[in-house]
Amino acid sequence: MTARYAHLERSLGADLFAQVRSCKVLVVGSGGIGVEILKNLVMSGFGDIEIVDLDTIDVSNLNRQFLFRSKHVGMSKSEVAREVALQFNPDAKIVAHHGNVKEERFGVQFISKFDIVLNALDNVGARQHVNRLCLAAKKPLIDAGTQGYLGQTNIHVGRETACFDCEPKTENKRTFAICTIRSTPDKPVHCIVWAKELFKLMFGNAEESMLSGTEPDEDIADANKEESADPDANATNADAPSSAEIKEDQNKEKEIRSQIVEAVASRPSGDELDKDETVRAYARRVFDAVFDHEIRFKLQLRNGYKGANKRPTPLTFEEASSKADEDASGQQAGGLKDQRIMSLKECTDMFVDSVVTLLGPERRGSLGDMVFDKDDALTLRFVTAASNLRCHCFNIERKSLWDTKGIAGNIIHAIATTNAIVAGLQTLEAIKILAALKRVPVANATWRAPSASAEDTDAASPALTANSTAVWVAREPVGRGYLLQATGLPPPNPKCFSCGNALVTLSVDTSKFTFGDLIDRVLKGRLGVNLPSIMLDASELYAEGDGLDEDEVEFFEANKPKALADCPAGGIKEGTIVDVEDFSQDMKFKVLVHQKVYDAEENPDLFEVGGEEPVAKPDAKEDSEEKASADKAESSSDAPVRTQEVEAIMSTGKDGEELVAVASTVVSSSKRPREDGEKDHESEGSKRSKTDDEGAAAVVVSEIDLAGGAKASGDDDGDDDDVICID
Ligand SMILES: Nc1ncnc2c1ncn2[C@@H]1O[C@H](COP(=O)(O)OP(=O)(O)OP(=O)(O)O)[C@@H](O)[C@H]1O
Ligand SMILES: [Zn+2]
Repeated sequence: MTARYAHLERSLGADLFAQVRSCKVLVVGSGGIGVEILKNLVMSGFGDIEIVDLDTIDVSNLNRQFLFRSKHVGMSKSEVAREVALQFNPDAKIVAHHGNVKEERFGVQFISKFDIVLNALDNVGARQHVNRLCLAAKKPLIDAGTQGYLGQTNIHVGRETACFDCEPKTENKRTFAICTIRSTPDKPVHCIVWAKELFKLMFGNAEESMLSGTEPDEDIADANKEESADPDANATNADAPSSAEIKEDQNKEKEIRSQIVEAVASRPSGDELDKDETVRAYARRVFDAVFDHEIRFKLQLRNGYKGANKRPTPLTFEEASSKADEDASGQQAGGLKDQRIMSLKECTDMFVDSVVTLLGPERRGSLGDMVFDKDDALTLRFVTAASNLRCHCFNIERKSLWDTKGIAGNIIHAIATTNAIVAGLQTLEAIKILAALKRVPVANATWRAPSASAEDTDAASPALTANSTAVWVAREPVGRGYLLQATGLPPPNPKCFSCGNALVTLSVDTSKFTFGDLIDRVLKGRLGVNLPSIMLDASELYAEGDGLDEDEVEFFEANKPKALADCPAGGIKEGTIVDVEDFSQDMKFKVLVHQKVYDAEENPDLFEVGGEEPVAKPDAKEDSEEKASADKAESSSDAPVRTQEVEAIMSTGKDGEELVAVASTVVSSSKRPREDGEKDHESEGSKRSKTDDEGAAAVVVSEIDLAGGAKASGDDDGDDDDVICID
């Protein structure tokens, strides 16, 4: 044994250390948590590691993803992480994969070759996917997520402990009425959401932008409602507008909306796009339409901006361009460039310049398909400039690029220390699991690995996780005054459709909800299915993936716009059971559909998964077995939580300093006290809250879900496609 490893061997004991050297570990994700894990693994002697990441290095990663330097910007995260980690320990064998873990090549067969899998991902969809691969391959998964100062690690082992899906991941949302966004903003976030909609209108899928419609806003429409509901009151109130006047206002409102849409549509095309002056004139036309004309015009309407706290002020291009020196108020002396509040002139220049670049030769190819991405500096500049200009009009404080990025991407900025803590904990858990898996004794530990037996070591057994802990990283000391709280691992949830083989109930209005929505919003968006096949009785209604012929694809695509009830094979209605299978996740389950009509205001999703009533599974035998195991599991979950002396793992104190530092803070465990109704690490801002005006229309902004550790919008990048507009 080389001197490099002497301390590790003394700490872990020769047998366990030999296992550490030879076991195969997969790390999924090479971002904030992943690079920390990789460093910990190589420093702890792990000798056979593979790492998967789909992304390339962005400048914004450099502040915390310490393996990366500015020279690496644009390069593959997994490959650079490998290269730099090898400098810490050239003995390690590291294989880097640049790709999406959902790709076929990383399927169950790939996962099967590893002893342990560590998740270091930032979105629920990918974490669900890896969870299912690990369930299928019977491999222990050590998962983690952080949200600012808060963090959590969790261990999922086969069907012996709760899997990642056992606790349903709810989408945490903030809801804004559409009229708040379009007419009566009073917070920066309202203007930022509006600016993202303007971006969509100008460069993305315009039809999906809430600014594309020409219908009048709530304030105008409401006046109409009030008037028609109480004609007598109107007759006696001389100031009340007549229905003819209201109609007139509504038409004017429509007119100004059309003008905005027209201004946006007046985009130069062909050779015109290469003329700087022409493109700048276009940017100015849009500027005039949205920051000046709309406001000026609407102020003249009887009910224009009636609901606004303060009446807005139109902003002319000349005025904005001349205000270079004002508003340094928010500027912190010596602050970073991106963290200062820009002047109106800077915002105006940034607005025009970003339009020019977005229509420039490099970007114009994706016109109509562009999507705002908080990590794309150009789209962020557009949204920051536009939202600040609107903030000015509505007397709302402006925000820096940095703050706008946080609000627009619904992110809580990551903290390197929290990432380092959870990565340290994951590494410790990997060692504990390994000891149990390989049934090797651990030197100096107060806990013991299970003794060897003739049992199949591949099958998960309760003993495998007897010493494992889920750990919560808190911001303030909790329990006995520690920042880390360890708990035992919960048993599987018998109602989990991933590991419990349970029936999923879906309540939905089958006469309106489309089959395409079932695929995209329910199966992929909510349940994390990767490549769904859908069967109704013996008919295949849908499938994805390779090997489909043209006729099949045509038939499947033709089903998508149909309402569920109108689907082939008798339709999907109350009581229908649909079979869903995902070969890429080696998972199948049944969905029982219930007919239910939702009010968009109360449930903007227009569907619910789960349901109050427990639904019996079709197979009665399996059902009773499941119940018996659930009862058993439930009773064990009531047992007092074990005390975990995690620091004992490295009690000689001669191993990696960082691991010891982490271990020494995890002293004992008790069940983390939860307040009524509290979700795992749900942050204040992530609780669903309705704004003051609970109008018929709503905008829903998905937020970060720490239990999921990521933005819960369901898309893989997890960021930006998260504003849902509901009329
Ligand atoms: N499906 C996936 N397959 C492979 N890697 C993934 C997948 N989804 C996410 N990742 C990777 O997981 C990592 C998560 O790291 P992190 O949370 O630090 O995010 P980031 O993208 O690096 O930073 P930020 O989102 O804050 O800009 C990222 O490097 C991301 O590319
Ligand atoms: Zn489960």
